[in-house]
Amino acid sequence: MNADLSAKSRILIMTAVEAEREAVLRGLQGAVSFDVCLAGVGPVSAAASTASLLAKTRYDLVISAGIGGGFQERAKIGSIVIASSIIAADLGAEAPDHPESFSSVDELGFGSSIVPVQHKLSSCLVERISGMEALVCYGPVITLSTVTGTAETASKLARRFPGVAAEAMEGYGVALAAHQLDIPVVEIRAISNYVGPRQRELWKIGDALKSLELACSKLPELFLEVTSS
Ligand SMILES: O=C(O)c1cccc(C(=O)CC[C@H]2O[C@@H](n3cnc4c(=O)[nH]cnc43)[C@H](O)[C@@H]2O)c1
Repeated sequence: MNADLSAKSRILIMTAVEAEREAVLRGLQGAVSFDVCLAGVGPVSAAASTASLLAKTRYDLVISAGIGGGFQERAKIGSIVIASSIIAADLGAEAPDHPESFSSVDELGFGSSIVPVQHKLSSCLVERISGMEALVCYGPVITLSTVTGTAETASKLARRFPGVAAEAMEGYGVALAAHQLDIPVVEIRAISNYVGPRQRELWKIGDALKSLELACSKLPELFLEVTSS
């Protein structure tokens, strides 16, 4: 596998909040090639924080990691989603005449709402995690500034993004900052809740943080394998 990483490579992992950062650090167990930093909540904060870090330090891979909402048919609570693409789901315009009532920035001609991921690393990570205690799914992950809170919005999103596995609030921001500097990107989401009617009291944050730790425990050996092959 050649992911253009070497033993000297540095990896930046961005999480929204401190509890996620701590879970990632527990998983990494002191591995030296990784920096884990706070992005803040939402794509704007995430893009600004990531761009500012990338302006100061050279990184070879950027990972957006944290908890997220799972689409019921694709990702169960406590499972892990590795993004196959990172999509800004609410970047565009409401469009009453459009079949989905929404035109993306792509359709409007203002850029791309999709950031590609480093597929080889992402799929190797899926392989590493599968067979462990947690379930893992490889699928599109959408980024929104507003957490979905109704069944209607969840259905609309599932229709607009076939196969969508998870939603969160930072992936696209982190990914765009990295992509603009040609740095490859991976997104890891551990599922704390289902996308749909808002029931914050049912979020299983503790379970999701354990899964996030588990997923991140695979990163040092994956990184070693990549750099020694
Ligand atoms: O309250 C806590 O202890 C706690 C610990 C860790 C993380 C949190 C968060 O609330 C993190 C917010 C973060 O989570 C993502 N997220 C989670 N579920 C969803 C969702 O259904 N839709 C969108 N985003 C979701 C998101 O990336 C937030 O930044 C609390």
